[in-house]
Amino acid sequence: MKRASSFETVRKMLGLVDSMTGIVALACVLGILGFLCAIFIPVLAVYGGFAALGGSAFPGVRETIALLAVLAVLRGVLHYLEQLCNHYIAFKLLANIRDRVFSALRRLAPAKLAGADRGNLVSMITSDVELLEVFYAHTISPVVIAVVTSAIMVGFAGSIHVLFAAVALCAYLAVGLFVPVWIYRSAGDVGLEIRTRSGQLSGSVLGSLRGLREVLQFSAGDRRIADVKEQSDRLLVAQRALRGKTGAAMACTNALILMFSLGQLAVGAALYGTGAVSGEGVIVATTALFSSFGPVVALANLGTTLQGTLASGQRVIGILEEEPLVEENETGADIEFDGASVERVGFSYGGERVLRDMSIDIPRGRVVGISGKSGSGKSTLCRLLMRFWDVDEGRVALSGRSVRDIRTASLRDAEAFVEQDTHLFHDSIRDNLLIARPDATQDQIEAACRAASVHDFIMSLPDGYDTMVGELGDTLSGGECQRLGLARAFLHDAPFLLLDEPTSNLDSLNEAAILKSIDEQRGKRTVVLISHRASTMGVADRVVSMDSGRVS
Ligand SMILES: Nc1ncnc2c1ncn2[C@@H]1O[C@H](COP(=O)(O)OP(=O)(O)OP(=O)(O)O)[C@@H](O)[C@H]1O
Repeated sequence: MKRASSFETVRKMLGLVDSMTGIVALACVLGILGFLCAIFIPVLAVYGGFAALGGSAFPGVRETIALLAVLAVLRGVLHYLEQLCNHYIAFKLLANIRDRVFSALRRLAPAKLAGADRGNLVSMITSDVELLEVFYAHTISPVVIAVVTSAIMVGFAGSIHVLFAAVALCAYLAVGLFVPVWIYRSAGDVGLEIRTRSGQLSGSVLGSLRGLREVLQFSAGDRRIADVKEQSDRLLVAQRALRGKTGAAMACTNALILMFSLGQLAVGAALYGTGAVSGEGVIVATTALFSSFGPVVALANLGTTLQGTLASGQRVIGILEEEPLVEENETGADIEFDGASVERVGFSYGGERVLRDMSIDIPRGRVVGISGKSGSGKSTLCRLLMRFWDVDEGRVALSGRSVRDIRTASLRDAEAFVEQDTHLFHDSIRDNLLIARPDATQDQIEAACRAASVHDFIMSLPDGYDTMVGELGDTLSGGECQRLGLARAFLHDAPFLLLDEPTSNLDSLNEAAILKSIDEQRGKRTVVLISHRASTMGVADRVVSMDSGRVS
């Protein structure tokens, strides 16, 4: 996927917050007022102390105590409201970004996602998107709050003496700008590395889970564990490096705060010596500086978190901006299915040619068998008929119209494709079937399952149609999964059925039942039937043999 520069990434991430400018501004105003309350509590206490000693006319002791109480309550309320705004922004945006990511994945599927590292995708959808919360809730408004609050405090220090303003300005720049930039630079690509490594680790664990049977069969457990351990160690090294930087940033920040506060006191003492400021001015200026680092300290840690946040932002934006290989057609024609044709089609995945000059006529109501050696492009042909990919040359047509010109939803309604592997969701059998037709009645579900010769099996399960299918579908046998896939296709009730090796995992009894169902479709539905089995091909009206990408 594409990678944008950090600056570009921030610009694009800010672009996503456009619709929420009002509430972001409100969060900033609340944050600034909250911090000012917090800062002026000790400052006011100093004034009150001087008033009690009789050194200051304003404010009086009583007024000071009342004001302190008001500021304390206000501080709490403002902070709460600011957090409320920030979390509203963050969660609204996260929901919005998740929605965009899922839409993007839908647009990219399946052509751009074939072969994609699924663990990495999972990690992107979950932790990357979550990490963006840091950007929206803890980056945008803190930056604005730090800049404005610091500017106000520089002005306040300046109202006592310009040198106090100069020290305050240097202090804020050092803590809020130089420390984060230094850490950001010295952390290098650790943030990106952590994101990438954690994605790889998820991929590896997910791969091991998916291939659990193979791992056990070939006693590859130790190797897989060693592999996961190695990846996890590498991730740990990167995380440690980042923690080291975070620790350094904190130590540096605390040292700078103390140094500048003492500096302010020293400058005050010198000014007091020359009579330029009063004793009260010195204490107030020093207290104001010491208590006003809150907003810039919030930025000090950005140097370390920003790396990870930007890395996540880059990955998420990369997906959002990825161009699909096949553009969905939303405005094209709706079709009544009336046969399909493959006309002088040439196709390659990337560089490797799979089909050349291929033509097949699939008349309505017929069962067309497709045979050919492994890798000759039979499944590819079905994917082109589904328009999962677009052809390079020639044309694939349904009802005389190129599939490119047909509205994609209408095309998918007309077709039901049963691939070699049926994916079952971690859900009940009923819900797994309803995906093909959400409004189907129990009778329709059962009819589809009878046609796919799986009804009796389902009824033999403890909870019948409500039985839960295990994660990854591995509580069912290959043949059961395959028959459930077929039942889905029958339930979808599309006029054009594409069946890729529908009987490869079945015993001859179940094969015969399925073939009988396919035979019953003749005249009602059009079927493309891919199979290596001569017994299965017996049901076809016509068999097309494909070899090296050509019909023979
Ligand atoms: N997504 C993909 N990206 C790149 N190459 C692919 C992809 N899918 C399939 N291929 C390649 O295209 C060729 C044809 O694959 P296809 O699955 O269409 O063959 P097939 O005739 O259905 O094989 P089989 O009978 O083994 O299922 C193979 O060489 C395969 O490696």
